[in-house]
Amino acid sequence: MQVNTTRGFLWSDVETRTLLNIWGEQDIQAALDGNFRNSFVYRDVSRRLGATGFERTPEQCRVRIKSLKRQYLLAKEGNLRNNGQYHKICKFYDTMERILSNRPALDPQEFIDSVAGGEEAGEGLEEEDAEDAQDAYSESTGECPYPAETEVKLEYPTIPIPIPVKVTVGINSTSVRPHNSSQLASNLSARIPKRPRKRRAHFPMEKLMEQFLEQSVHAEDNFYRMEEQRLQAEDTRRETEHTRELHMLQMLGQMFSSISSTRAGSAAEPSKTAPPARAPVFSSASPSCKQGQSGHFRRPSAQTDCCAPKSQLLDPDPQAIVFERYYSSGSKSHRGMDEDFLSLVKSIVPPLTSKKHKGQDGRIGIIGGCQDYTGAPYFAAISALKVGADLSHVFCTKDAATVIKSFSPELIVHPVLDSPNAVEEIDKWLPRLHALVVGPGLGREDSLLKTAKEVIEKSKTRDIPIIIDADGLWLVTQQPSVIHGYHKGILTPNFMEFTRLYEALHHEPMDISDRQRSVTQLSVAMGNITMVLKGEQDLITDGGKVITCSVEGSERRCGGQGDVLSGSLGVFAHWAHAASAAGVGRSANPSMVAAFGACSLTRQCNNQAFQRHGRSTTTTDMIQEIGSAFKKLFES
Ligand SMILES: NC(=O)C1=CN([C@@H]2O[C@H](COP(=O)(O)OP(=O)(O)OC[C@H]3O[C@@H](n4cnc5c(N)ncnc54)[C@H](OP(=O)(O)O)[C@@H]3O)[C@@H](O)[C@H]2O)[C@@H](O)CC1
Ligand SMILES: Nc1ncnc2c1ncn2[C@@H]1O[C@H](COP(=O)(O)OP(=O)(O)OP(=O)(O)O)[C@@H](O)[C@H]1O
Repeated sequence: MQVNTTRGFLWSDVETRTLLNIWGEQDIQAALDGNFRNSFVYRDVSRRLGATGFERTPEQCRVRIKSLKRQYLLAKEGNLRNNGQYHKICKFYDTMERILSNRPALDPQEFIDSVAGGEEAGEGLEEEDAEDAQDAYSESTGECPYPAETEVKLEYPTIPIPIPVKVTVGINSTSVRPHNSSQLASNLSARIPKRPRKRRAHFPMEKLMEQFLEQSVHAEDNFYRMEEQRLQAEDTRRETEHTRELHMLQMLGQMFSSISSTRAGSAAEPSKTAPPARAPVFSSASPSCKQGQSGHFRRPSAQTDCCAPKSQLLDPDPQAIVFERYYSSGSKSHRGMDEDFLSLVKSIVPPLTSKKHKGQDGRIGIIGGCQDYTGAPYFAAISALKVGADLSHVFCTKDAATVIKSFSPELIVHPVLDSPNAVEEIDKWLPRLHALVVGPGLGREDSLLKTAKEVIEKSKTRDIPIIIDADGLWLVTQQPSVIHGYHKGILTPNFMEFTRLYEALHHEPMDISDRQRSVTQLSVAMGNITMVLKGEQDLITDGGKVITCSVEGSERRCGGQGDVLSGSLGVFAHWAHAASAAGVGRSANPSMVAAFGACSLTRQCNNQAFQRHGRSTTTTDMIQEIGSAFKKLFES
């Protein structure tokens, strides 16, 4: 597993709970209890955590556990159990209590004394168990507890390893010979006479303690917040570097293709259907420009494009040329157009290389999944993974979560959608997500739609591509302003959803005889958002020209095909916007390119699955075709 060490320091509750569950497992506790060298144990903890989708280094896991133990002990020592304050200090008190109650070596009183530096601190045992003994040991010796090259070990030594213990008596500290941890406590308690604890006035002391505990938790929070900021800055730096590298690679690619097409051009007459990358298509106003339409595939700013400076027009990128050819070729067959657009999609697909780390090719979030619908979010999320995203998160209701998890261990499932602080829980993940798909299996319950709406608002402020499908479109029909004019928004209605939305915005029945016109009108009414009207042919527009995807599909109309489309589109949207930010095909609207990619892929999957299974084809069969369909369309 490749570890992303730049991962944020802030642990979400779900992540912490998962960590605690792993840490509390019997074999882990047994391995920690009595072993001084616990680095390999935390390697295993980190590995198990990674398997649930949370990526943390062994050191991060160890530090987190240490901090939780401190909070737990502070809460316990503060005697806050009775007045109910303990949760303020240690949110996971009950879980910690359950786990730690089986670890006799831990003495809260002495731990708290050493933390608080109270008058008894000098006489207490400083290391409460082998784990903390190791911390003290590494601090004193400066030894790194995690030799980076060591393989992850799955078996723990069964014989406890001796622990060198630092004992503090008065102001002098002496090292005693190694003991194993179980002998340690009894030996020490026999050797070190303990002073009777002083009696304290109960009330003010408790109050003081409470204040002190709150302050220390607060200080710790601040520390983690600062760490979070530092790591986020590091993340941003890496991503910028990655984008720059991608840009360089793509520029090189364009240079090579331009060289080869120049060679081909010198050998033969330039073909009209395949002009060289630098053909002077824009050296004078193109026919489409004369008609007031942009040759570029940008959101409709026809006038600005037509009036663009000549230098810009003389230097079009190959994507613009493809769109230009399409717009000016009235007689071109759909097959020919599809091929042109497929080449655009190919240019945004990131190369597979061993230089990337997990997450760089896409972390996609799906908002959906409720008691009635568990298949839809699964189809969308698994499709995103199969297309090439590295991580796929599903944010669903509690009762849907177990079901969705049981469909696939590949998905990261958050049972938060119906929790009272759903927006807050999802918001924690937004900085990590590259695209959001809202709606598959969301249902139409008011509270869930409200949550979806707030998550959309938050995602817009983060400039994340948002795909809205299924019940998400129901929300848009009620409140179009939620996505109106968002340049990275894409709506994917089927005919029914489209009709509803059209009538909500235009207050009149739609003219079904001219779908191209209707889809353009609706896109314009929605602030030129990219719109995909699915059907026998998929119509894609951002309010300017309509492009048609007519890659051969199938005659099967089983439920869930739209979910494959929306999940795939999440990934394509991320790739297209990342490529555009890196300077690839700036003149094309990335959302349109992405939409064309996702529609083609879904239809191709459908076609391949239908060839194999005929009438019995289901969405699961389509998903199995994603790999080979992708290869056929975009990698051949
Ligand atoms: N396995 C799962 O978990 C799946 C869960 N899903 C989830 O279900 C939720 C509700 O989505 P939805 O699409 O069923 O609801 P809605 O928009 O009310 O449509 C209902 C009616 O509209 C009609 N109709 C539909 N298409 C049409 C067309 N092209 N042209 C003409 N008419 C058309 C048709 O009417 P009928 O013919 O039955 O009269 C249809 O019955 C949503 O969350 C979604 O994600 C799905 O993803 C499937 C897999
Ligand atoms: N008549 C058709 N012929 C060929 N392909 C079609 C046809 N209708 C839809 N499709 C394709 O199926 C995919 C899903 O479209 P569909 O209309 O089934 O979505 P949906 O109703 O939203 O799906 P879901 O069942 O997931 O809600 C699209 O990629 C579309 O191209």
